[in-house]
Amino acid sequence: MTAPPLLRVEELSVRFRLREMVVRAVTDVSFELRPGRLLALVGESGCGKSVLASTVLGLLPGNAEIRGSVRLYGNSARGGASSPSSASGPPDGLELLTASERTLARHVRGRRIALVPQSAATALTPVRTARSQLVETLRELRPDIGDRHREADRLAGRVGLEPAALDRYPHELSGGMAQRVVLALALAADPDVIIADEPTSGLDRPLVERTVDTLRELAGDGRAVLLITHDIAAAERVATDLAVMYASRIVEQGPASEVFDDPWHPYTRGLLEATPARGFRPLPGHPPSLSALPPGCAFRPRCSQRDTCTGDPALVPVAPGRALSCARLPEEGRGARGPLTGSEPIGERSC
Ligand SMILES: Nc1ncnc2c1ncn2[C@@H]1O[C@H](COP(=O)(O)OP(=O)(O)OP(=O)(O)O)[C@@H](O)[C@H]1O
Repeated sequence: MTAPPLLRVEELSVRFRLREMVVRAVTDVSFELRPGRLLALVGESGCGKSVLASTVLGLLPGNAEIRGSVRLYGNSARGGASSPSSASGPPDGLELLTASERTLARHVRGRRIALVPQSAATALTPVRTARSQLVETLRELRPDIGDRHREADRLAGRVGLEPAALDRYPHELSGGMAQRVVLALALAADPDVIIADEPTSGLDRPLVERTVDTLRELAGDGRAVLLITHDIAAAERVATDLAVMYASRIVEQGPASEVFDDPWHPYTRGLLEATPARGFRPLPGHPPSLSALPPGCAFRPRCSQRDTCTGDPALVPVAPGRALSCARLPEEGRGARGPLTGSEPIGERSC
């Protein structure tokens, strides 16, 4: 049986109004994060992945205009003091987009939803040891804990770090160790949802794999994880679900193994073919500026099917658990499924 979602994002759009332009950073994005699952959100630089994460956490600047819904639900699978349905907390199904800053700060950020930021090195305070930062975070988020040093050691162990490493200053930590400290900080309040925004940038392959494996384990503990990454191989290694973002929209979504085995959107195919494991063929062209998005499908100028395509890019379900934003739907999507290559027949979507 599928567990109910911890986070439900519906029809989310974000734009930034600047003096001379409007940047459409996120357009009509919908997805759910469920306990035990790791959703990887992949896409080229600048497509809106980080803005999406900041929106969920209520961290956007004042010039952002937001539409849609982001709701946070309790985790009946894990229970826990930080459940939003607990007597002192906000209601189950809390709408994060309209929640007050006080509610977000007291009940959500770091407590229910933790962020693992892009750069571990800059996330840590340089003049204090990792332990002192972890103990202070525990004091703030878990005042009930008596022996914070012991809890800090436990958290270090949970993320694969020798407790002795906590006594180092950030400049004495390797990139991988710093990343682990940041993960331990994210776990301090035992959050139900973890958003990891490019947590592996700058790490070598073994450390990338260790880091994403840890995230997968954390999902396995009954949390929901959103992994934002450029690293398709890392996503393929650990994701249970995949969302592919292009020019502010999710263009393909579904169970990770299905999308990796049989990508339907021409952009997804291009992204996968650009990986070393699948031929290393770079995707031609560049994404459009989010301040000058073309009408209709933003991928069209780069798409091999552009000469025969006329459709609009709304994301629609095309098979159980799978959704696609492409007016040219693979024949396989209508019923019988099979491997798709770029040259196979495609048909107009009927919706
Ligand atoms: N405060 C802001 N004001 C105006 N535009 C912004 C603001 N923040 C982000 N943007 C724009 O929103 C778009 C999406 O940015 P975002 O950082 O989400 O991309 P990304 O997919 O996470 O890229 P990367 O993978 O390189 O981090 C970019 O065009 C960016 O310049």
